[in-house]
Amino acid sequence: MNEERPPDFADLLQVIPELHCDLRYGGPDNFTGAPVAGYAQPRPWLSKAAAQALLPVQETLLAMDLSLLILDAYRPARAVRHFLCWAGDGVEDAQLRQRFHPTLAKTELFDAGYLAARSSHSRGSTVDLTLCARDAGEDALPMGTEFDFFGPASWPHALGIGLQERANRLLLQRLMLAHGFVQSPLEWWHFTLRSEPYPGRYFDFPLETEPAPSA
Ligand SMILES: C[C@@H](N)C(=O)N[C@H](C)C(=O)O
Ligand SMILES: [Zn+2]
Repeated sequence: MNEERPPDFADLLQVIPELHCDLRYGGPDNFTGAPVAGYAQPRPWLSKAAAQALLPVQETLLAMDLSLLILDAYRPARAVRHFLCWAGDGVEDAQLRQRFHPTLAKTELFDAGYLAARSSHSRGSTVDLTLCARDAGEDALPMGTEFDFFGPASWPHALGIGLQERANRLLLQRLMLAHGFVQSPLEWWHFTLRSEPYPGRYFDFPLETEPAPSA
């Protein structure tokens, strides 16, 4: 039987105005090349505390005609197990490797820290996100690498990316840090709420939409 979603989780699309979302693990456009377990009905769930902390970030961005673009939020533990199986399946797809982790074999991604065997995403207060124009659909602002590029160019303060890309990273970082998040030292897109409500819990409820209220 599936674990219940705690009542103090919120669907970001319901609480954050004009939010853009492109939950990559729900389809094939991600580093595994396939939809990920637990993402059959992808929705951006987070603890209400993390959702509330994102609100002023979005309000500041909207005033600049920008928006947050959510790439991943709460991640069920079964998705993390899926990543572990993928990394250990003995098959290396050359195109996916070239695109997402050219300098590391997929078997090395956990030890290198780009993937976690117990992910903070499963605690419900970690989010992968970037910036886009307010009315831009899902076209992200340039950040110097794409989401889930596993290499030094994705470290938040990497040198060797363009000025505009650095400015975009800094804007995202400054807003998120100012509103209570800490950033991964390896991934410019990955932020965790400092005062997360479930620091020791790793949830495994699958993503799904809220059932329609009965008439
Ligand atoms: C896979 C990537 N988006 C990510 O979130 N990596 C961290 C380390 C994680 O798996 O928790
Ligand atoms: Zn992440």
